[in-house]
Parts: sequence; structure tokens; C-alpha cells
Amino acid sequence: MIEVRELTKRFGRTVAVDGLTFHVKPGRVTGFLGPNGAGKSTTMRAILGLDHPASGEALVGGRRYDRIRHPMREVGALLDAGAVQGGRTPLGHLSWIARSNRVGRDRVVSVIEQVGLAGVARRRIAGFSLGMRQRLGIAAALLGDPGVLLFDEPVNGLDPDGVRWIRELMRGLAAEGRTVLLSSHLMSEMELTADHLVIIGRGRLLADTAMRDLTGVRDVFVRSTRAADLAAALSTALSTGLSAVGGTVTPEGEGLSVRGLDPVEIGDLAARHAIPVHEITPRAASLEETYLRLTEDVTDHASRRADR
Ligand SMILES: Nc1ncnc2c1ncn2[C@@H]1O[C@H](COP(=O)(O)OP(=O)(O)OP(=O)(O)O)[C@@H](O)[C@H]1O
Repeated sequence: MIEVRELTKRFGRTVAVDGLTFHVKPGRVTGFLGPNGAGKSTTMRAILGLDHPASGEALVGGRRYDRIRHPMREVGALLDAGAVQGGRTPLGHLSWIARSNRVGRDRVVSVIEQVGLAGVARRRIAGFSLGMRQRLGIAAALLGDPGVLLFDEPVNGLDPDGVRWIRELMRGLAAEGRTVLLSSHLMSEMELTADHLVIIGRGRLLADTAMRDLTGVRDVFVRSTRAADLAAALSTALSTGLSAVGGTVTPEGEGLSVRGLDPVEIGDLAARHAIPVHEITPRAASLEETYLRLTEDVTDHASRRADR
């Protein structure tokens, strides 16, 4: 479990994180979203004790990172995959981290295999692609077999095969009961990977919600050869209070986009008016659509400062 409480972090005049509160629970993948400069990396760095907040706190398993006796065994993180000495090999790099954290050598071999780097374990990292460096960074995060994991943009630079691998890895780690916090700008990928979302903008919380609640039914598409008649009947039903306030009927191609009525209500109404209906499809909003709507008012910090 990660608990972020009233966290505020400033860099000079920039408020990177502004009174942010959320919890990341075990057993599920929590996606961490927000526009560039929203404060995601700063929040993750605060959780890992790398940035010190002006106020508030970030706790892992109920403790501040610097109070954890064997941090690597409790929390693992991939923040910046580029920050590795090129002269080392994966085996050398991970063995060095393992030794300085009292983690056994068997774990080194096991994580190298887990991330698919066994074939290059003795090659110099300098020649590695970004995708291979991401895998190495993930191996380092997993080294202590921690229950809490943070990944900042792990999909960066990976090919489609690697992207799928990350998705399965994240879901597998959550299924083992671990707490997984994952940031990414790839909405379609996040939609497939995360169970829960924390969305921030300008350092503040915009949403803390289950994925299925955020991408729930948006509208119902109804196709009919008598779309105009059906539209009239549906509009009457909406205006006489059959549905919640705010229902709409909008022409779309050979049919109608209906909000505020469910497929059963629409089907029953069409039958009562003897209007033929050839399709009734409830449509979900994509994460991208919902995310863009939620964040449309929050520009990055640079433009906010320039506004002042
Ligand atoms: N070390 C620093 N010194 C000064 N300003 C910083 C520093 N680190 C972050 N910031 C600023 O704090 C704000 C939040 O940055 P942060 O990197 O946390 O955002 P982010 O959500 O991770 O963005 P991105 O999606 O672009 O990675 C930005 O305005 C950034 O410029």
C-alpha cells in the first residue's frame, strides 16, 4: 500500500505537487496519468524519498521511505532507465546492487531471466537499446522481490512485443498481490493494463477511480430505417421524464446516438411505436476521450507560470 497525504512539493516558484492525496492499493495495477509537468515523477520521487516535500507525506507500508530498514525488499522502482553506467554488464550492474542491498546472487540470475536479458547478461550496457535498458531497469526494481513497485514510463522505447510483455508483467505482479503504480502517456495501453486510475493535473488530483467507472457507457447507437420517427419518439420520452435529466438524441449516419436511455428502454419504445430497429449498441467512452476531457483545462506548469 502507498499512501500519499496532502503532499506538496515546490521547485522555486513552481508548485510541482499541490496538496495531493491518494492511496495505491495492493492486488491491482494503478495507472498514474497526467499531462506533461503534472507532477507524476515528482510524486514518485517523493514516495521513494528522493524529493523532500514542503508539506504532507508519502508512505510505503505505513512508513516513510527513509524509515524502511531494507527498502529494496519493500519497494522497487524504475524511474529513469537511462541512468546506468554503460561500461557495466547487466550481470555486473545487478550483482553490485544486490551486494549493496544484501540480496542473494540467485535473485540476480532469476530477474535477468525474468526480464529476458539472459542472452546478453555479460554484454556491455553501452550498446543496449532503450528497450533493453528498460528491461534492465525493471530487473533492478524486481531484485529485492518487493511488494510495492513504481514504474515511470516503462513502455518508453519498447517495440510491440515489449509493450505486451510489460502489460503481462504488470498484471502478473498485481495478481501476486503486489502494489503496482504505473505512469504512461499511452492511453490505449493503459486501458488494457490498469484496473484503477489516479489522474492529476497541475499537481492536483483530478480523478481517483476504477477504470470501468471512467470508461463506462457513453451512449447507445440505434440504427433504423425510420430514424427520424424514432428520434421524435425518443425525444418525447426524454422530455416526459423517462430518463434522468440531460438525455439527448442526435442523428448519426443511418441512425441515432442516444444518451440518457438504456438499450431496453430504447427497444421497448421502438416496439410500442412499431418502428423497425436493426441495431442497438451501447458504446463505451475510450480512456483517451475521457482523459482528454478531464485534463482539457490543465495546461503544464511552464505555460501557467508564463501566464502570471
Ligand atoms: N528538479 C527540478 N527542478 C525544477 N523544477 C522541477 C524539477 N523537477 C520537476 N520540476 C517541475 O515540476 C513540475 C512537475 O514535473 P514532473 O516531472 O513531476 O511532471 P510529470 O507529470 O512527471 O511530467 P512528464 O509527463 O512530462 O514526465 C514541472 O513543472 C517540472 O518542470
